[in-house]
Amino acid sequence: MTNQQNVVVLDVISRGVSNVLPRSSLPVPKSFSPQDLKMLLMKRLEAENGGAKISAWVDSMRASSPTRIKSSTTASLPETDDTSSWIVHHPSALSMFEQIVAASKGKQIVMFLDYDGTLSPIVEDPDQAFMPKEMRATVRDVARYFPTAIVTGRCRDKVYSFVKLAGLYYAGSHGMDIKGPSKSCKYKKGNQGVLFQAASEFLPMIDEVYKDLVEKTKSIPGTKVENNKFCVSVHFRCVDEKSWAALAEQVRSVLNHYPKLKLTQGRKVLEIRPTIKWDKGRALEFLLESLGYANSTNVLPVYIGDDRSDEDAFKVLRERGQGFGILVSKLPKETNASYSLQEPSEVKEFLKRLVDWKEMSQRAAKCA
Ligand SMILES: O=P(O)(O)OC[C@H]1O[C@H](O[C@H]2O[C@H](CO)[C@@H](O)[C@H](O)[C@H]2O)[C@H](O)[C@@H](O)[C@@H]1O
Repeated sequence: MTNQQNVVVLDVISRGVSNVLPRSSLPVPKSFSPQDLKMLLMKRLEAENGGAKISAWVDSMRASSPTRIKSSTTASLPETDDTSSWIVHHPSALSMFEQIVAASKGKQIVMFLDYDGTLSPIVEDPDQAFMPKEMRATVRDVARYFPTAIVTGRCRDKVYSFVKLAGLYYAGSHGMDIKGPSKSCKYKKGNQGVLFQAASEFLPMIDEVYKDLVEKTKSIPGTKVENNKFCVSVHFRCVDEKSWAALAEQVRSVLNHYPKLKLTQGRKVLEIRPTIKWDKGRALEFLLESLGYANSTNVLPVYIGDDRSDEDAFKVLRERGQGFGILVSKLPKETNASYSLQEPSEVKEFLKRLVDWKEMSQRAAKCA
């Protein structure tokens, strides 16, 4: 049976029946009864739907490394015009630094940081995505002045083993696993010991799916399956593009047995997650509430991230009309973020400037 619920969340619309499962591959009985005919039609429909889905998945996998902006309003413009028009709408957070700090006047900045592609550069092996020392020192300084959370698709323990800073909030598994600072920190306003797991009942299911996926994809060279506790990542960064359809087919064959799971996509990664209404945006709201800023106007949340899952948080900030999203990207992309930064080194520069500005304004306040 195909499963209609776990339809992939993609920005690509299915192009129709794919060639992945050709019609000729379906058995045709020599003489057939009305029942045979019905069964044959059912099977054909099933195969065609599955094929269309795989085709859409592969399209989306290709689109996960865009080389140009995808927007109906600008699609016909030459690349350079795309870029300059995009920059006008999403200026660099470095060039807009003065405006950003001016907006924080009288407000508490709360900092939300994605991990991969934001604090650490994208690398081929997810287990080697270490955070540079200088970035760690900068994040430590940021957390001295502003409540700071790492919000990631990774398993919480895994990201902690990379970041290694005790004074931060950590929201792992796309925000489904949240924990407060393990050492005392000065933000006493809210609930410091916060621990929230939005999808705990999915733990055994995710474990099972992880094992199935490892087994089903082991014959596709370069595939890496990562257990992120409340979600699973299937990496295809090192898989030959010719095998992407085969990989998508294997993932689909597993997912078909789990109507309560859905598929989303990140940078060269397929992500399997519970269908619950929880994402990085909800995690941001939960953390603001835990910090005591639920309905406060005295807060300026700043969220920095590079991936599709970060858009959920950018969207929440837009809807609240509060704070800023900053997209880390070298290329123009459709985004709900207000500002942009090109790469992790610029993120570090932005965070450093924020710390310097805070130190200076505190010194100035003491002298006054
Ligand atoms: O929310 P994030 O912290 O950005 O996590 C999203 C995924 O990040 C990781 O994968 C990405 O980074 C890898 C290391 O640079 C790279 O090899 C991969 O291609 C990227 O997709 C992480 O491994 C995934 O589990 C996260 O879902």
